[in-house]
Amino acid sequence: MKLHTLISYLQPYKTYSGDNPDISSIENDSRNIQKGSLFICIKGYNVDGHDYAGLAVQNGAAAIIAEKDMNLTVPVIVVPDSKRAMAVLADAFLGQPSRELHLIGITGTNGKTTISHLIEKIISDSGKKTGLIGTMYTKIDGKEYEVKNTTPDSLTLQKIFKQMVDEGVSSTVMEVSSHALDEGRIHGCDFNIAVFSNLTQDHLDYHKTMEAYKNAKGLLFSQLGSCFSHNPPKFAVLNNDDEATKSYIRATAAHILTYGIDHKADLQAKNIQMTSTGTTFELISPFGVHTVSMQLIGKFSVYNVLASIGAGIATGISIEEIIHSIKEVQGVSGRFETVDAGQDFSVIVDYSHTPDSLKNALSTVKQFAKKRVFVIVGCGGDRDRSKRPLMAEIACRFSSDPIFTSDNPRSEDPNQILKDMEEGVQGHPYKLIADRKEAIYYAVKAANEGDVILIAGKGHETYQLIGNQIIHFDDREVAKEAIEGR
Ligand SMILES: CC(=O)N[C@H]1[C@@H](OP(=O)(O)OP(=O)(O)OC[C@H]2O[C@@H](n3ccc(=O)[nH]c3=O)[C@H](O)[C@@H]2O)O[C@H](CO)[C@@H](O)[C@@H]1O[C@H](C)C(=O)N[C@@H](C)C(=O)N[C@H](CCC(=O)O)C(=O)O
Ligand SMILES: Nc1ncnc2c1ncn2[C@@H]1O[C@H](COP(=O)(O)OP(=O)(O)OP(=O)(O)O)[C@@H](O)[C@H]1O
Ligand SMILES: N[C@H](CCC[C@H](N)C(=O)O)C(=O)O
Ligand SMILES: [Mg+2]
Repeated sequence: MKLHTLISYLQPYKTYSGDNPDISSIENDSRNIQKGSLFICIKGYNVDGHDYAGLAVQNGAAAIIAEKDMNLTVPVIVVPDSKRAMAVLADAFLGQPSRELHLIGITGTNGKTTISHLIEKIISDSGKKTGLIGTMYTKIDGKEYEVKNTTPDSLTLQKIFKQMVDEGVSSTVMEVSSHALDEGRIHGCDFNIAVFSNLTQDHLDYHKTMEAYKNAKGLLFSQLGSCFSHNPPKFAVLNNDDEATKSYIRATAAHILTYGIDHKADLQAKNIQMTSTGTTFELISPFGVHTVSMQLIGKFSVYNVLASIGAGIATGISIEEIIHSIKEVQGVSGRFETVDAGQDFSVIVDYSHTPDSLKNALSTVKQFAKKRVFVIVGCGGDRDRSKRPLMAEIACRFSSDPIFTSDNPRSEDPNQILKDMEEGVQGHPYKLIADRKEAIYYAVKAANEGDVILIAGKGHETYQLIGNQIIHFDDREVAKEAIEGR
C-alpha cells in the first residue's frame, strides 16, 4: 500500500505532497523493521520509541509516524496520539481483519480467561474454526503462541486477526483487559458480542479509582455499536448480580442478554447443587427450564458458565448444544487445578490474585474441607498495593493456616510486599515464608489427612519474576515434588 493511501485513513481531509513510498509492513519496534516498513514511534513506560526513529530509518524504514517532527531522510507524519494512529493504521493496512471474524470480547475483573475457554469450547463444538486471545496464549485453530499481555497492543492484535483470517478461523474469543480499553488497544476491533463478568478491586495502581476502572471496562460496551444492529445482531452479555451492569446497559446500543443467580435475569441459575467434583443447576431462560451439569465447582464457576451460555445463545447456537459442551469442560489450566500425587490431603492451584477471587476460591474450598485449610498466598510487585492488606485479611478469615509468601515481586522488595500484606491482619495467627518453594514445602509437610492446601495467585504461570530475572517456577511442579519427597 502507498504511504499516502495509508495515511488517508488517519487524516482524510489532508493531502500530502511529499514522497509516497510503498509500505511493506507496519512496525512499532525498531528491531523488527524491514525494508519499506512504516515505523510508529510509541512513548512507552520504559523508553520512548521516538528515540529509535533514526535507527529504524537505518534499518530500512520508509516512513515514520511520530508525535513530533524529526529531521530524517524519510517522510515523518506527525499525529497527536501515535498509539491511536497505530490502531487505525494497523486495521486499515491489514484489510480490517476483525470484520471477517465473529468476534467476542470478555471483560471484567475475574473470570475472563475461564469464560473465554468455555466460549471457545462451545463455538468449536458447533463446528467452527476458532481463535483465542488471552492471558495464557494466543490460540489459532488449536495451535498455541506465547504472549506478553492479556490483550496485546493494537498492532500485534491486528496481525493476530490477520493470521487467524488467513488460517480460516471464523470465530475469535478474546479477553479485553481494562488497560487495553483505556489505552485504545482495541480501537479497530469490530466486536459482535461483549461479555461482562464482574467488577471488584484490582489495578488501582493504574486506574486510581474504582469509578475510573468501571468506566474503562464500560468502553467495551459503548464501542459495541452506537446504532442498533440487527443483522448481524450485536449483543452485550451482562451480569445482573453486579452493580456495574446498570451503567453498561446505559452505555450500549447492542441487544442485551443478562445472566445471574441472585437477581432476576434472562438466564438465571436456580437450585445449585455442588459436590467436590461438580455442579448441577437449573437454568431458567426464554427457552424453558434446562438442567446444566458441569465438572467445575464454586458459585463463581456458575457465573462463568452462565456468561458463556449467554455468548453461545447470542452466537446462535442451540441451548441443547451449549449444555452438552459445558458438561464436557474439565477446567482451565491453573484455575482450581488439583495436584494429585497419591496424597491423602487435597492440593489446589488457583490463579486467585485479587481480593474477590481469593475469597471465592477459599469459600469454595471451605465448603468441602473436612479439616484444616492452608492457603499459600502472596501479592504481585509493581501492581495495586492497596489489595495486599485486603488479600491477607481474607486469607486469615477464610483459612485456618494462612501462609504469606512471594508471588511475582518484580522490581519490589518481597519483604516490603509481605509487610504491606501484614497491615491487613488483626490478631489471626499466620506464617511468613518469603520463599515460595519453602512455603509450599512447609504446608505439604504440615498437612494431614483430609486437609486442603490452596496455592493461590500464580495458576498456570511457569515462572517467577524476581527483579529483572525470570525464574522457572510452577506451583504444580513444586507441590508434586514436595508431596513425593514427604
Ligand atoms: C506497563 C505496560 O503496559 N507496558 C506495555 C508497553 O511496554 P512499554 O511501555 O514498557 O514499552 P517500552 O519498552 O517502553 O517501549 C516503547 C516503544 O519503544 C519501542 N522500542 C523499544 C526498544 C527498542 O530497541 N526499539 C523500539 O522501537 C517499543 O517497541 C515500543 O513501541 O507496551 C508493550 C508492548 O505493547 C506491552 O507488552 C507492555 O505490557 C507489559 C508487559 C505489562 O506488564 N503490562 C501490564 C500492566 C498490562 O498491560 N496488563 C494488562 C492487564 C492484565 C490482566 O489483568 O489480565 C494486559 O492486558 O496485559
Ligand atoms: N466469575 C468469577 N468471579 C470471581 N472470581 C472468579 C471468577 N472466575 C474465576 N475466578 C477466580 O479468579 C481467578 C482468575 O480467573 P481467570 O483467570 O479466569 O480470570 P481473569 O479475569 O482472566 O484474570 P486476569 O485478569 O489475571 O487475566 C480464578 O483462579 C478464580 O479463583
Ligand atoms: N494479569 C495480572 C496477573 C497477575 C498475576 C499475579 N501472579 C501477579 O503477578 O501479580 C496482572 O498482570 O496484574
Ligand atoms: Mg485472564
